[in-house]
Amino acid sequence: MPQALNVNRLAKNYGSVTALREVTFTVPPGEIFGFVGSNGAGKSTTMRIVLGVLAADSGDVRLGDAPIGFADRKRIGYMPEERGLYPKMKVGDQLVYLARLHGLSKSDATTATEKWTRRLGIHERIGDNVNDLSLGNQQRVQLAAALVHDPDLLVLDEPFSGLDPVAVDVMSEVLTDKAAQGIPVIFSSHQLDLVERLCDTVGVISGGVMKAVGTVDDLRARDGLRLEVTGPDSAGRWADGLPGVTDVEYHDRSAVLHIDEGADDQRILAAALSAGPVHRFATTAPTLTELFRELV
Ligand SMILES: Nc1ncnc2c1ncn2[C@@H]1O[C@H](COP(=O)(O)OP(=O)(O)OP(=O)(O)O)[C@@H](O)[C@H]1O
Repeated sequence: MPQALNVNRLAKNYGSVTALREVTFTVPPGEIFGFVGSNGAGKSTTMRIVLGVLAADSGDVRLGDAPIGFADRKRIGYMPEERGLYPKMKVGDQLVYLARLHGLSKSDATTATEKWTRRLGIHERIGDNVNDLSLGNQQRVQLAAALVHDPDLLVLDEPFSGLDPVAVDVMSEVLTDKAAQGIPVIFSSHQLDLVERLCDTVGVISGGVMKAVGTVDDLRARDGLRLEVTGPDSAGRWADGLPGVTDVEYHDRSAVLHIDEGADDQRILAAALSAGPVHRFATTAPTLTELFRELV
């Protein structure tokens, strides 16, 4: 029975390098958690600690209320960043072998291998050695390896990197289906449009510190309201100092204003009109990419 993944105050140093400082987040059953951060932010380190391939200096990982143990970890489907397949082993043999390592019988392992190679579009390559496949197809095999034992938790380190658009769709569908079956899914990615589209919750990490955790709407609410005004010449910096305007990004013939909730939009409009004709005046929602840039 899948339980929530609780990551509590994880800290980790590699010698003098601090990789994680008190990283905390929860992934409830049935939710997809997108883990985002710049290179070296601490995503892989966190995932490796969840897996148990790396020990934390302090903090802990729990499934529900109980500390995660060896038997629980066998029920995780993991896709490591440094892909871990045997290059000279046939795709099918390899998946059966990995499923058996997770405790499946030979016939269940064979059935699961059939099912996942078909679902992931690599069934016709089942008799080929892994290193004869393209990198994208090797990645599909790697995903199959994370799924063949019907895991209770999915932990995927950059599963989308290097995939073509069709493979991205297949991967997205599989993650959404697994979450719909009630398991917690966590994946890291630098493709923030995908994270925004797929994830219930997002965690933004920078320099080993969780900068924000929440739905994309929560992050937007934290960020405040924005008003996009198109038309007036920006040269005169017409929005500077207006009451309720906390920040302004000027572009050539448009400006994005960060405003307080009680800001007087009619006064802002009047100020804009005094700088030139206004063609568009609308509140906007920042994308996850914009929120990420501001957070890190
Ligand atoms: N084995 C290691 N020995 C020393 N330092 C390490 C080791 N692994 C990671 N680090 C350091 O720990 C920090 C976190 O790295 P980590 O790989 O967790 O980041 P990441 O967010 O996964 O980055 P990326 O997006 O580039 O994969 C970085 O400063 C990195 O250089």
